[in-house]
Amino acid sequence: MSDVSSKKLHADIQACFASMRATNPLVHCITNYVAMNISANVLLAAGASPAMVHSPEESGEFAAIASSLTVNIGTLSPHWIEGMKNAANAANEAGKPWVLDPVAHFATSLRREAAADLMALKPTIVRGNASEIMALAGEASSGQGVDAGDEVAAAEGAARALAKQHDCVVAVTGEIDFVCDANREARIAGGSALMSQITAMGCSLTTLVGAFAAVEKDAFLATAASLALFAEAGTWTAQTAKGPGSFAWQFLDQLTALQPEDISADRVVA
Ligand SMILES: Nc1ncnc2c1ncn2[C@@H]1O[C@H](COP(=O)(O)OP(=O)(O)OP(=O)(O)O)[C@@H](O)[C@H]1O
Ligand SMILES: Cc1ncsc1CCO
Ligand SMILES: [Mg+2]
Repeated sequence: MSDVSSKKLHADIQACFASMRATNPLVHCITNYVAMNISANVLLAAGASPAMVHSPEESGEFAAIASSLTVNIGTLSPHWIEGMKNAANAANEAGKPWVLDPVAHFATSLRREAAADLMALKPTIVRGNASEIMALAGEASSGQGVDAGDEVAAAEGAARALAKQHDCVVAVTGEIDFVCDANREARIAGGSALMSQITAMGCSLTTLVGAFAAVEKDAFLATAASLALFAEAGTWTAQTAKGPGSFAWQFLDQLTALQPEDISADRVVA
């Protein structure tokens, strides 16, 4: 990315954060049992309104009301899959953006099929770790359950291929995050290795991507902005946290305290 475009992306990220905070979007989350609490707290701290609504009897109706939808397959059962599909179809019909987090989709046939069916419903954005994104593109990967076993750099080709094939934005997270659509790409730096030691940090980031996508039509920018906010909050939290326990609550405090102008230009790297 050239200096000019990095500068512009950085300015756009700050504006996007300001707009998300000012709007307080309602984010419909269908996420896993592990991630529900931290995701709701992350959304509140960042300036959005979370609602966890997964039942197929109401998920479609709710998706039509919410500003965006996020779907995470972390703890899966057939009843939940039905709720996810109803919500994704309703979001599509209502023209609302939706985000897919294909947690450990390579691990079992139930997950593989659910992820493939959800991809066919055309998510606006897909966010996963390197192993999940590589496997989604049909590449060999070394994921162990929900944890990544591959580097982000190894997943860049897979992300580009998925973005083109499914006409969506793809984000791969890890030490330096990568985001792309069919024509653009960016890398976002910052955060801390402690973030991979706290369960559901990635899942909660996925719900934050939904918050930004609710207010920003350019899904590439919305995704880059959410990655940058997480990276900024993680960078500051790492200066005071003593381990994963204190990191988790101090991270929420940092998310709340950060202002748009605090997102550093160092987050956007070439
Ligand atoms: N080594 C690292 N250095 C800096 N930031 C990191 C590192 N590892 C992960 N992160 C950050 O942690 C957040 C979660 O990303 P990660 O790739 O760990 O998600 P995940 O594997 O899907 O997590 P989970 O499934 O537990 O929710 C992202 O903001 C990412 O940038
Ligand atoms: C630990 C775990 N198991 C299923 S989902 C989840 C949260 C992190 O992806
Ligand atoms: Mg994950």
